[in-house]
Amino acid sequence: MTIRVAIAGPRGKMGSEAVHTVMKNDQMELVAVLDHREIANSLENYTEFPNTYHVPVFRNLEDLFKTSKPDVFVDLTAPEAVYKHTKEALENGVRPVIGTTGFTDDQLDELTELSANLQLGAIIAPNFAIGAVLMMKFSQMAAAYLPEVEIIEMHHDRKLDAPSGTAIKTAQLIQENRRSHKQGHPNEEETLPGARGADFEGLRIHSVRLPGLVAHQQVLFGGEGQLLTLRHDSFNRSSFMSGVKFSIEKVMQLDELVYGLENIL
Ligand SMILES: NC(=O)C1=CN([C@@H]2O[C@H](COP(=O)(O)OP(=O)(O)OC[C@H]3O[C@@H](n4cnc5c(N)ncnc54)[C@H](O)[C@@H]3O)[C@@H](O)[C@H]2O)C=CC1
Ligand SMILES: O=C(O)C1=N[C@H](C(=O)O)C[C@H](O)C1
Repeated sequence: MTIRVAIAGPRGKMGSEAVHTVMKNDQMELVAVLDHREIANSLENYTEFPNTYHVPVFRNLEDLFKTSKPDVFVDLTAPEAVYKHTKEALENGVRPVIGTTGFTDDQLDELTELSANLQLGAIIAPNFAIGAVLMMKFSQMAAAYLPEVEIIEMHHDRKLDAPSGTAIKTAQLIQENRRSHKQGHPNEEETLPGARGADFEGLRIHSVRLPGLVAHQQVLFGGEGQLLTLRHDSFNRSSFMSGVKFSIEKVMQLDELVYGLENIL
């Protein structure tokens, strides 16, 4: 069976990679894309894509769903748009595969409930790269033995959300194996606000933003006389594409929302 796919954010750094990934896959058909500015009526009219990409471009998601009837909706847009898009997909019977980060806990809970009520599969993956998923799982394992942890995530300077979705997911997984406690000196004071990073139940997350970076994270575990460092680097966006392909296939078999690829790999 061919999977009918729609992609939101087709001209972005991730979205354009995802367009090529789906177009190259003969088990998938790219039936539509959602864009929100400088709209053309077909992908072939955008300079980024070859003139063989006859894929309709929509500005309105409801219209896209009604006209193109996708099975799966892939979102690679922006934090401000993603919750609404995901909800709309579920309400239209379309399975979301979401790479966009920046959900609140309440939004995740609400979408999980909606997906369960509709018995419709959904995947929200803070990181599609297998190496990053392994880094998160290894971090969770290590936290049981080395509970003093700090996360340093490093991204390109066009990133809108901080900390990254990956850093938040890593912290959540670590907290399943570590009791919440304040780290550092009990009397420590920040003489410059923010110097100790964001506080996630006592675990500190530091966000670096610099041109030249793509997506990188270090998880540092300190112990008596020792330091364990787990590090993952994405050097380009193709590192995420096997996870995008896997998720499009996998979501067709699910009847609930899965948050994080570690739950289904
Ligand atoms: N889960 C994962 O493995 C990964 C997730 N990401 C996330 O994916 C998202 C996109 O990242 P990039 O491609 O680097 O960003 P980008 O800024 O290069 O691309 C975003 C695209 O979405 C479009 N867009 C924004 N709002 C929209 C809306 N309301 N409707 C339709 N299109 C809209 C923009 O015009 C742009 O073309 C970010 O949230 C980022 O954190 C990025 C890399 C990997
Ligand atoms: O914005 C990005 O680039 C990335 N976003 C995701 C995140 O917030 O974790 C995944 C990856 O780190 C790249």
